[in-house]
Amino acid sequence: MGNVPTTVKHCLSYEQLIEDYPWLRRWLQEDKTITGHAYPEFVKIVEVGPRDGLQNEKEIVPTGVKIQLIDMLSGTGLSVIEATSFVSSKWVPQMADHTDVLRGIQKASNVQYPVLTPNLQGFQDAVAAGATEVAVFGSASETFSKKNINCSVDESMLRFEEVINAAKKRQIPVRGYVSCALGCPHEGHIEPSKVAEVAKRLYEMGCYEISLGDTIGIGTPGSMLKMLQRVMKDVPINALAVHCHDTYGQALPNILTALQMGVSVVDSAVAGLGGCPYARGSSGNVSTEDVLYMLHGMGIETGVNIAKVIEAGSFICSALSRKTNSKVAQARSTACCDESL
Ligand SMILES: CC(C)(COP(=O)([O-])OP(=O)([O-])OC[C@H]1O[C@@H](n2cnc3c(N)ncnc32)[C@H](O)[C@@H]1OP(=O)([O-])[O-])[C@@H](O)C(=O)NCCC(=O)NCCSC(=O)C[C@@](C)(O)CC(=O)[O-]
Repeated sequence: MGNVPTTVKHCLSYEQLIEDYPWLRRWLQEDKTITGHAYPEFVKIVEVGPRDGLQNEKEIVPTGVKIQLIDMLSGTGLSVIEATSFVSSKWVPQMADHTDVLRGIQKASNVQYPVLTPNLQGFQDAVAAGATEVAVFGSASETFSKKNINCSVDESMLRFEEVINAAKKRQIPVRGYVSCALGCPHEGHIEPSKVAEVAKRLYEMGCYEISLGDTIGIGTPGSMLKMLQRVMKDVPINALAVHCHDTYGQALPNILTALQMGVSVVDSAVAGLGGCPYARGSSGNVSTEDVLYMLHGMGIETGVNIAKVIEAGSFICSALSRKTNSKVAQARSTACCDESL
């Protein structure tokens, strides 16, 4: 087949085609396609604004503002709002009021409010404050792991195992993060096999969902595709989420690529707030408003009211004296807004 183009070679082998492009299985079998790709009918949004969005703010945001933001978000239809993190206040002073935030919010019965817990101490404090879901956060990069949580990847797994075992006893669900899934601020390129290894370890330990973080927003649809292809060999696609930062303006195309691969859980932050304190140069998360606009425009349901999210974004931006990073919210505030929002 020396002169046969690669695409034709693939067509000669259906099995090879499916092996190389796993999302095609659904496309070929279900015929629910947009421009040739199968997309999920429903996408769960994990709102990380109150935690990832605010953790990097230099000025301490008043606890009452954080509570009001979460309460506003609770009325938007979001089913998951990451509320805060039980980390050391010496490391991340902005999250020092975790207990007051978690106790102060009006918890809606149809919303989960997970919190970050890097170790058993964080888990115990979180439970004492009323947490009913937690998240552990590991990394595919050794250097980032040391800078972020002061331990190696292997050591972090031991800590997470303690958290997960304690959580299992209380029937508390645990989500897992893998940072630097598309690149590290210190090590640069990260092999997809390393991402897969860490994701698999977290999944096998008992995390019900693994969020793959493009911590510094450096990925492209090309690297997202390769990384997901590798991770999907070890972790079922319905247990994967993507967590994109928008540093290079690639977050939406990266999310679209993940949706084409079958991912149906997307992390995002209201108003595109955010950045990791231990990832210099990382910019905000992809904005929830922009993700919703794209998904709803594709006919994908989320159960979230975009206008109410824009209201919450406007509230937090005025509290922070800041312009929103959401393109949709910016457009909405001009004369040429889309009245259908
Ligand atoms: C993990 C630690 C605590 C280790 O910090 P450490 O200093 O190595 O901890 P240690 O066990 O050696 O203890 C030292 C002191 O910290 C205290 N301590 C120990 N644990 C806790 C705790 N849970 N809460 C409060 N205090 C704690 C402990 O009690 C002790 O206090 P002392 O005796 O000195 O007074 C620290 O490195 C830390 O807090 N790091 C914070 C990292 C962080 O929050 N990073 C941002 C979130 S990750 C992220 O944004 C990425 C993500 C998830 O969004 C996905 C993506 O974008 O890729």
